[in-house]
Amino acid sequence: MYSKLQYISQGDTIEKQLYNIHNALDNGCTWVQMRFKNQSQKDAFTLAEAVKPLCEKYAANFIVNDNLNLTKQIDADGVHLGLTDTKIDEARVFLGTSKVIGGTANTFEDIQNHVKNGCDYIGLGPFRFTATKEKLSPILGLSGYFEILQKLKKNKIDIPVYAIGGITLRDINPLMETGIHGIAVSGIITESDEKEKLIQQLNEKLYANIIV
Ligand SMILES: Cc1ncc(COP(=O)(O)OP(=O)(O)O)c(N)n1
Ligand SMILES: Cc1ncsc1CCOP(=O)(O)O
Ligand SMILES: [Mg+2]
Repeated sequence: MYSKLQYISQGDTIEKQLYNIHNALDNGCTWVQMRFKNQSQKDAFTLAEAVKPLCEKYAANFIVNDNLNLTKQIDADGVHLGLTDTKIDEARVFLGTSKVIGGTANTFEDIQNHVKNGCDYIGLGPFRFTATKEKLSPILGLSGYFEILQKLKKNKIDIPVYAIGGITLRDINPLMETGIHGIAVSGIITESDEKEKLIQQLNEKLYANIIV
């Protein structure tokens, strides 16, 4: 089963991205989504080529944001696709069944479609406003998660759902109570001066009440 914490990278240069990803891994993250927006193919490739062995060293899952070709080219573990990116069913045909495909959702219907099309996990959001991403979909808030997760349960749709968008430590307990599987975060980890402590606290809350 996938880790309950996914780190989404930040940085407008290869160096900043690598610094942030290395730090997240070094402080306990086991799942990285490389999100390097508006870059040349060459730079995205250079970064991905460096991130791949780094993630291997830390035994972390490595997925690429948006870029299907790059995912295949560097043999990453998978890709995350948004509602306006390549369609999930096309991506599945292109990547095959061994790769993880995550899909963004803002509604119950988005999730239904993603499941039908062979998606492996859902990034459901935004939970609240965040400056990390432009052009946000409508904000869901806790009540939005509650309603959508209830509908999933009622319709017997079983797929790991990750909450995303402006999430902080104190949001985890109420969010987990709605039935989500985990969270995808960028800002809180990137900006933290105490990453090890923060990641430990995030994981403690995410894995509370789970008997291993
Ligand atoms: C885990 C996760 N969930 C949602 C998103 C957002 O994807 P998208 O809507 O395609 O936006 P960009 O990240 O591409 O700007 C995500 N990246 N990860
Ligand atoms: C990529 C993305 N999609 C919806 S919100 C978001 C950004 C999440 O980052 P943060 O945790 O900094 O709000
Ligand atoms: Mg996208």
